Amino acid sequence: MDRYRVIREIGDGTCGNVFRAVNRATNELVAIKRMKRKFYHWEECINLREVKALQKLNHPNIVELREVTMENHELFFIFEHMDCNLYDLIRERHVPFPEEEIRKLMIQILQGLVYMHNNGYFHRDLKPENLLVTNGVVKIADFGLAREVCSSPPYTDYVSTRWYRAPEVLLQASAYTPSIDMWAVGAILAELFTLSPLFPGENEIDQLSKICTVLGTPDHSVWPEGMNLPQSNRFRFCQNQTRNLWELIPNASLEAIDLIKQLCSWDPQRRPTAEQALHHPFFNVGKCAPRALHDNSYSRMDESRSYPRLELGLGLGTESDDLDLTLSLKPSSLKDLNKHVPEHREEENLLYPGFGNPPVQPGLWPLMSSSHHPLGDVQAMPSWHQAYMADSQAALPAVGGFSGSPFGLFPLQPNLMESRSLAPAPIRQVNFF
Ligand SMILES: Nc1ncnc2c1ncn2[C@@H]1O[C@H](COP(=O)(O)OP(=O)(O)OP(=O)(O)O)[C@@H](O)[C@H]1O
Repeated sequence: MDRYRVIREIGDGTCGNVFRAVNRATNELVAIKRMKRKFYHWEECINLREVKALQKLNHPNIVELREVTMENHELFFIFEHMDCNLYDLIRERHVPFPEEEIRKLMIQILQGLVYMHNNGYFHRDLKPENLLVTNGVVKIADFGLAREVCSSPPYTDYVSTRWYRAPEVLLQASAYTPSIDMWAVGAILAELFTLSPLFPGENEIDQLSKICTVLGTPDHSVWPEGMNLPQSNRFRFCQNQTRNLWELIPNASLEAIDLIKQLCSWDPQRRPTAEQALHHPFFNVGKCAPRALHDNSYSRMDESRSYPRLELGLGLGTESDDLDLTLSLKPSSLKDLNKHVPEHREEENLLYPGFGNPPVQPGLWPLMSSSHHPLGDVQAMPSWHQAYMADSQAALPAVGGFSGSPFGLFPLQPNLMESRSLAPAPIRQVNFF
């Protein structure tokens, strides 16, 4: 480790302390994570989940592991250095992020997840602290809990920080899927709008109660499998009506609200995959493309719920030339607002360079009603496998073959991967023992 000069400690996590350091030879900034536990055999190190996952995953939205070194029974990971994490950005912020900025952050998080899930891993501990940011570029970090999709259940060990933990994990499902990452993405998306957590549970029971308070009490129609999970018999779901998310997140567009609702579905099978989420109309707001939320699926949603309405007020003052024009946003029907949403604003490229390959086909987005039933004839995702099959076949050109697993697709963005070396991070064994 003499090759690095430590500047200061920048993180103290469960598994390790993270230091900002400089490579003495190249002057390059790096982040060194020193694992808290001791290691006595090199095999233990290279079998760590974090090492195994990061050696395989190479993507612009996943933090790069440069080196693994062991000295005096201490294990060090050398990472590319990032300026801060999303938690710091949220905490320092006094006014909400503009939605455009949120969109740019979310696109990158989802691109990292598409790549990770398609390559057979799910993260299991997504939270703002694990999303590192430098100059607007987001990278997913901390793969200490990452699991291979094809590894066998039961998954009984500790999973994810409570506030971002999916209900099936809280209710102790023995098997779960990458959709637990999608739940966390929904909670993070909401938090980017409000700057405070959507489900800030104080313990596991309170966590489920907080979720009920927002999403309403689940039942068989909303989440059939959930009613049979081990803890669901013992846990008495508090009886809550579904809250109107727009009231909780008033600064979010209808598209953002719809995406949060779908990501935070009780039923994991009804959550969009990362790939499907990238095709959500939220990512087309401000673009010229026709948007699914403008089609007549919208008019089938419950119009009695209150949504913002643009209202043009014409007031006459006491003086004859005292004409008062006001434009205000008021709760109204969704249909009304729809009429006012500009459809032809200047297009801005929201996607990470190189992302544009799969054509975005917003019309294929399966819209769900507030009760999370599929609308019209569009089938909500029946399973991860079918969802991937359906989505891949419908929305994407043939970029590769299926291996029989939903994650057997070739990566979505081959051009992104080509831009970086595919060689795994060097693993260095220092012979101090
Ligand atoms: N590459 C990096 N560049 C800059 N800061 C980093 C980097 N990696 C980690 N950090 C900082 O260190 C913190 C802890 O890192 P990390 O999450 O990897 O440790 P951990 O022990 O696994 O934490 P956790 O308690 O979340 O499991 C991060 O939240 C981040 O602020």
